[in-house]
Amino acid sequence: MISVDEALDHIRRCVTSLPSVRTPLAELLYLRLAESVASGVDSPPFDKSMVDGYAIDVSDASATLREIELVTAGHVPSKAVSHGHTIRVMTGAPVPAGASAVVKWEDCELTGDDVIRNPAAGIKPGSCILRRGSSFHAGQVVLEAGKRLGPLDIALLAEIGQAEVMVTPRPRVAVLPTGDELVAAHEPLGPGQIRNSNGPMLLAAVAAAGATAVDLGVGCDDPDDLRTRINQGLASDVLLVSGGVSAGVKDLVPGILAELGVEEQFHQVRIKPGKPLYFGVRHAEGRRTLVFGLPGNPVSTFVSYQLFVLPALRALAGAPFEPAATQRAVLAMPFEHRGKRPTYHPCKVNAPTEGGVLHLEPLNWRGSADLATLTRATHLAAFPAGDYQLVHGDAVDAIPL
Ligand SMILES: Nc1nc2c(c(=O)[nH]1)N[C@H]1C(S)=C(S)[C@@H](COP(=O)(O)OP(=O)(O)OC[C@H]3O[C@@H](n4cnc5c(N)ncnc54)[C@H](O)[C@@H]3O)O[C@H]1N2
Ligand code: MOO
Repeated sequence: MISVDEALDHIRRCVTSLPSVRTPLAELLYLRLAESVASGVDSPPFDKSMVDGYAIDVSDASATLREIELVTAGHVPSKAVSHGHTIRVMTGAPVPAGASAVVKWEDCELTGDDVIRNPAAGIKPGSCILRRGSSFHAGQVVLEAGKRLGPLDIALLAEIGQAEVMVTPRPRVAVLPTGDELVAAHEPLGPGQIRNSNGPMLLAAVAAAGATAVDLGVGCDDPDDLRTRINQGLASDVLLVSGGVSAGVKDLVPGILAELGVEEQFHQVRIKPGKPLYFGVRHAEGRRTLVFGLPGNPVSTFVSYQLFVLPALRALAGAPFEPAATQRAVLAMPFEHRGKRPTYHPCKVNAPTEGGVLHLEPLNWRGSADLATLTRATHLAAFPAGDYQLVHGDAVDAIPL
């Protein structure tokens, strides 16, 4: 059985970012840029007024100034500011030629129809003018390749007129929970049946990761049904099958994956929960599909997803391959660990956090099927394998959820 690190190394070797695709602004949220983007324009593209007021020449010593034009944003001045004259401008309007400053209208005094007292005294040249190119110049790189695009980046692309950019697309991730015992949330439970929680969990987790989820329905423990659905799933970048990967007579998944050309990379990892985890790759028609067989118990499915699937989804989407981030914490109470597998144990932050140190309380977790306890957890604490007793204040690494 391989270790968690060895399993991650196998996955890392099989993942490369998806080929980049030219994508319109409206579909860019949280995708990664596959190219650096240089602006084709200066920002702002013209000298513009920062206020509603009067454009003046500060060197003009006239006692009064006559307004000769009004320019609002989106329009251009047809005249220049000349001796004894001013042009009224609204915020965002281009500054007229001949003007060296703009003065807010509330700081000016009307002395007659369209005439103001010259407000130039004490006004510095350039006052209230946002100069062309003061943010950046044409030709300057404004967004670097690899950046994950948030709302502000999308705004910047719009500002520079970049309606489409090359990005790494969202991975398509097919989700297939399997098991004869599974019924949907809205259905009554018959004897021996259990509701399908892994399906909704994985579909939501995939969406939360910014990938596109493909719902393959629920597979029965029947070779023909599984073959059909798995085949469908192999058209995606990633196929997540839950259940049917351990040692039972109905654990048919690894055999069917092999039949369909999926090459097993590993099966079983030294970890609790999630030991029967399967990982394989299929290459066909120039496409590579990563296949994860997630152990059916809901907590095992979730922990395997967090530790092994998420880093792969991020790397497919253009990020560097990185294991789940951990935080250093201390135990808020004693904890006894037993067993030959490292355990990822649900814990919660025990407030208050003292001096920046995270205090974690291991929850009374009842094992791989105990989803309810996991919903109360803020972290998974990683306890190394072995039989030992930890005391209050002992250090532990934990993955935030
Ligand atoms: N002889 C052995 N038996 C088992 C081993 C082993 O090494 N040798 N490993 C155990 C471990 S650890 C786990 S975890 C489970 C995983 O088994 P499978 O991946 O084959 O999953 P199933 O047997 O199909 O289901 C396990 C459990 O989870 C429930 N389940 C399945 N799918 C869902 C779902 N979509 N939503 C909610 N619950 C689900 C299922 O009803 C079972 O109770 O194997 C151990 N056995
Ligand atoms: O590893 Mo299983 O996932 O213990 O329940």
